[in-house]
Amino acid sequence: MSISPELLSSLSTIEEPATGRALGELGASFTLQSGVLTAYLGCFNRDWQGPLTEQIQQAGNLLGIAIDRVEIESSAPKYVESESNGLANVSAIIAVASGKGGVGKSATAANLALALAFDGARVGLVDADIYGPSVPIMLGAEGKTPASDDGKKMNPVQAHGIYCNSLGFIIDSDKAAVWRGPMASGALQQLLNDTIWPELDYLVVDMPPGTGDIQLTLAQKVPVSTALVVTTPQNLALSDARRGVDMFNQVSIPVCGVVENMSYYTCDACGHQNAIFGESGGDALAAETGVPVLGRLPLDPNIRADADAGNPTVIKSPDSDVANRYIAIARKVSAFLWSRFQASQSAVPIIEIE
Ligand SMILES: Nc1ncnc2c1ncn2[C@@H]1O[C@H](COP(=O)(O)OP(=O)(O)OP(=O)(O)O)[C@@H](O)[C@H]1O
Repeated sequence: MSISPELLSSLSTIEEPATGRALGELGASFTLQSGVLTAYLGCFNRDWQGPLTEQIQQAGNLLGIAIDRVEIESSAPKYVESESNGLANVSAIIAVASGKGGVGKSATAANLALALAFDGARVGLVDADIYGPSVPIMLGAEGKTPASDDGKKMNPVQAHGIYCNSLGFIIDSDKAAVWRGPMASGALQQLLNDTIWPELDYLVVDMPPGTGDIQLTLAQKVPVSTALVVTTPQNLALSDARRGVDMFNQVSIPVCGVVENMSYYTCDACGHQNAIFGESGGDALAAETGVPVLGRLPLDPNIRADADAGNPTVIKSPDSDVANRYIAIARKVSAFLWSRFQASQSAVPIIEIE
């Protein structure tokens, strides 16, 4: 049985929570067969499935249409061109960048990748931080080597349900530290293109810190779908983050948002929150650049300890406040990519030929 226009228009008005946009506007589609209504979405959000199912059932009830079961199927919109060398199986690439080193970019990239996977997405993580690859340690995969059947292409290493590759698996990181720009950029391209990626919704790329030539070249050579900039809230870091946003603007890569890391510290003894590095820095940056703050993470010794132990907080303590913050950020990135894709599709002018 095909879906009635009344039911379709009612379902199209349901709002996606992260963007507040209607499913119809976002390009969701629905089928109804033998009482099973399937909703096809372009974003992932495990917690929304229950409320969405209820809304769909209600829409059916109001119209007297029997819906015995609701199924929700999500897949990321296909941003990466299928002819992209080595990346044909990847739908969207998310670059995690920072204006300067040590702000928590890698910890954010790893937890973001795991949060996307927690919601049901198929995820890969590439460690492009060639000067200090930390993904192998953070995923508890140190000492593993990507297997190769033909001596040319590598199978990614699997950890915590995601696929990853890092120069840290392949070379001595002390050697990488003295590479010149073109070598570093060549190495990343090889890492991306010579890995046999399975079908992935998202490939998260942990970029090298900074906004110099290397980063610019990488941003241009990799078909990045969106970038996320990680910063700490103090002024100096923020001005670097601003340069990060500018860099992506220069190469026309949309920045989905800023993550303010080490935003505050909660005192163990009294629970008081102290904004050690200053307050509202991310908001000021957002106001200036038009790029929203997607979330704030506390300075929390567990984030470091979990990452060092190879069990990032999203895995180690999935119910914690910190894990929920990463998951909320992941949902915003996922919804951004869906919404942006739909906008870019509708922006294509329709040319009528007489
Ligand atoms: N919010 C946080 N609270 C406590 N520790 C954190 C937090 N975020 C990151 N860390 C820790 O701080 C250290 C630096 O973080 P990370 O390696 O993610 O930074 P980075 O920006 O990727 O650094 P680099 O540019 O050197 O690669 C790590 O030990 C990490 O576990």
